[in-house]
Amino acid sequence: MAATSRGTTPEPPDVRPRLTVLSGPSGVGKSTVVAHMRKEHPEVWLSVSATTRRPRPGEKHGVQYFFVTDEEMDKLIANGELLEWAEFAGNRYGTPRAAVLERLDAGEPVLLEIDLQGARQVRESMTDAQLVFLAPPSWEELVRRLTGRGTEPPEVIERRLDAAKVELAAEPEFDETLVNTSVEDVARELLSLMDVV
Ligand SMILES: Nc1nc2c(ncn2[C@@H]2O[C@H](COP(=O)(O)OP(=O)(O)O)[C@@H](O)[C@H]2O)c(=O)[nH]1
Ligand SMILES: Nc1ncnc2c1ncn2[C@@H]1O[C@H](COP(=O)(O)OP(=O)(O)O)[C@@H](O)[C@H]1O
Repeated sequence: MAATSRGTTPEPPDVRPRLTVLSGPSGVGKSTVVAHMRKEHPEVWLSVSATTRRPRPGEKHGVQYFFVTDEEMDKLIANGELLEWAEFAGNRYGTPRAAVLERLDAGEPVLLEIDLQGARQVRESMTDAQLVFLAPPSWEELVRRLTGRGTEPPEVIERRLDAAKVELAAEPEFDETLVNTSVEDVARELLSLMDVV
């Protein structure tokens, strides 16, 4: 059902989009899939997380992430400004709460691209959220993608592959699994799960 333009009429609850969470091991292709999806469907609102990780070449503050200091992250956490947060491979990452709630209230499809620990926290705090796991076609292909991306030194890749083993084992906790063989196919399936197409 399409939303009406009558500003004073509240939307019936069954058309309010569910929050969707996309998780999966580092290097599986989450950013690639999301970028592809949003090129054709910019109406999907992607939360921009805060992180203490350093920007990669080409990453911009406020676009891929809000790049913050340890002290700034401490404050965000202490002030309850994050919907969820986690430490991943030596850095902290968190979802600013207010923007997510605003967009959901406005009836927009909202996507979080976050790690397993964050997905578990969202499951606790927003019980109607839909949790989607992005899986690699094989372990070898995951290693190939993470190494081939060329953005991390070998010791960081090792940490991320250790985390990947834990994340792959948690796949049954998710509502849906999509295997990232084809970016186009996965992007379409994700749009369909989000009721965008
Ligand atoms: N819990 C949580 N995880 C996040 C958040 N933002 C990003 N992540 C996750 O942190 C992990 C590392 O992200 P990043 O350093 O950008 O590396 P990449 O995902 O491998 O490109 C990934 O699993 C992201 O999904 C967040 O706000 N909260
Ligand atoms: N379906 C796919 N087939 C082949 N390579 C892919 C596919 N999806 C992503 N990649 C490549 O894998 C690497 C990691 O993708 P990325 O989107 O950065 O992963 P993530 O955000 O999950 O860490 C990138 O070099 C990307 O171009």
